[in-house]
Amino acid sequence: MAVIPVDLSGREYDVHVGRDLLEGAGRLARNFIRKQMVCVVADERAHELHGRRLETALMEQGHDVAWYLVPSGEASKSWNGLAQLCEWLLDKEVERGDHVFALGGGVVGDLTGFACAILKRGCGFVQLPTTLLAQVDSSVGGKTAINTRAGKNLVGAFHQPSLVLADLGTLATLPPRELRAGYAEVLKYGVLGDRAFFDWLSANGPAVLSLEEQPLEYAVSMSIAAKARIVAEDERETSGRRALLNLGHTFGHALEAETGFSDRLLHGEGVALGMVLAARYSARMGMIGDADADLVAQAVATAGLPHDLADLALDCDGQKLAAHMRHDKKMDAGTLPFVLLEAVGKAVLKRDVSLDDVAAFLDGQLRVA
Ligand SMILES: NC(=O)c1ccc[n+]([C@@H]2O[C@H](COP(=O)([O-])OP(=O)(O)OC[C@H]3O[C@@H](n4cnc5c(N)ncnc54)[C@H](O)[C@@H]3O)[C@@H](O)[C@H]2O)c1
Ligand SMILES: O=C(O)C(=O)C[C@@H](O)[C@H](O)[C@H](O)COP(=O)(O)O
Ligand SMILES: [Zn+2]
Repeated sequence: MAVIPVDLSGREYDVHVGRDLLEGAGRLARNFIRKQMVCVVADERAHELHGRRLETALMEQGHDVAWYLVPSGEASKSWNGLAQLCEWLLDKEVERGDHVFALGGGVVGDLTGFACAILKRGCGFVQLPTTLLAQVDSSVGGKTAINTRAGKNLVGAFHQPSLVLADLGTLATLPPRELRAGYAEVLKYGVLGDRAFFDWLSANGPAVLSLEEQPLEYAVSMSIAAKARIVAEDERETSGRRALLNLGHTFGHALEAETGFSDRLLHGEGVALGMVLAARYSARMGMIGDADADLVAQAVATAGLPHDLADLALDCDGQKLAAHMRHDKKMDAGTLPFVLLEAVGKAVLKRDVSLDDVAAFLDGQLRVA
């Protein structure tokens, strides 16, 4: 059991990591419940598997639960999904001082967080992440958003939760593919800023993916602590520090867009492949050697994650992927800074990258003739 503080003056909160936290939710979250009825927005599958535990815990503290179920999948992070959720929260008479609970993965967390950011110009929310990805990444740091026709997370807000309860027991029901996708974001923390953690994962990754108690808790806590540190330094991604958490995402989001935000490529899978591409592009720029890029690719491949762009068999060229990248939120006065590597364990933001060169690089990776 660990409690990791996110140290944001005026908006500080704790992230609890451990077992049976859903059973303890009524007690742990008592400061954030003011009424008899607690509104819980839940991923359909997370509700089916873990909803009863949460409901029992809240009922033990004398509360009733109003459930709002969100269909599983990235498509729920949409204008339509947002509108329906906001109307429901308004029907439930949620006030600014109330907290809405989000039970599920990053989709439900991002959607609920954004709805809470705009509902009556802002109400509170509590994150109850049930995927590895959501526990190590999306539930922490306050990025909330929906996807739009133009791309990933393009309408959203920074809105911090008041509490995060990452119950490791919920991960036992996660399909292996989703577990691996979440592991990509774990690996990201090592690649971007912590060579010792990267090396630890090289040795202990299989134990983490097998949900062995201690390695799992260590990996989740290390990831959250890394994210909490960066978020506390640069909450709104203005100094360039937080942008490092975007390692692999400029490539990854373009691939998610090109595959239609579908099951063909999960977010974590796009990040995994994106990290390999960022490493290979860093090597092309002479920032790291090919051996270091291979090391990143090998770590991704060993986890059973996609590591070769050609394997996706996309029907597009590098320019098409670069066109998706022009919607990236890091875009600054017409140029797109890229998160690249100076070493495995040291990411930097490079502002002098030519998108045409990236497109040519991607042609090579796609094996476009
Ligand atoms: N806000 C951020 O900082 C941030 C960070 C990383 C990713 N994200 C976003 O998070 C989303 C991806 O999140 P995700 O990977 O959690 O996906 P997800 O929310 O789609 O969940 C993945 C799948 O797991 C199922 N599921 C959830 N909990 C389960 C459980 N305990 N057992 C069995 N099945 C369960 C869901 O029904 C879904 O099918 C993307 O939209 C991504 O953009 C946001
Ligand atoms: O918290 C952050 O900052 C991140 O970049 C974490 C990412 O893993 C996450 O996918 C995030 O939503 C991407 O941010 P975006 O600003 O590129 O949408
Ligand atoms: Zn991500």
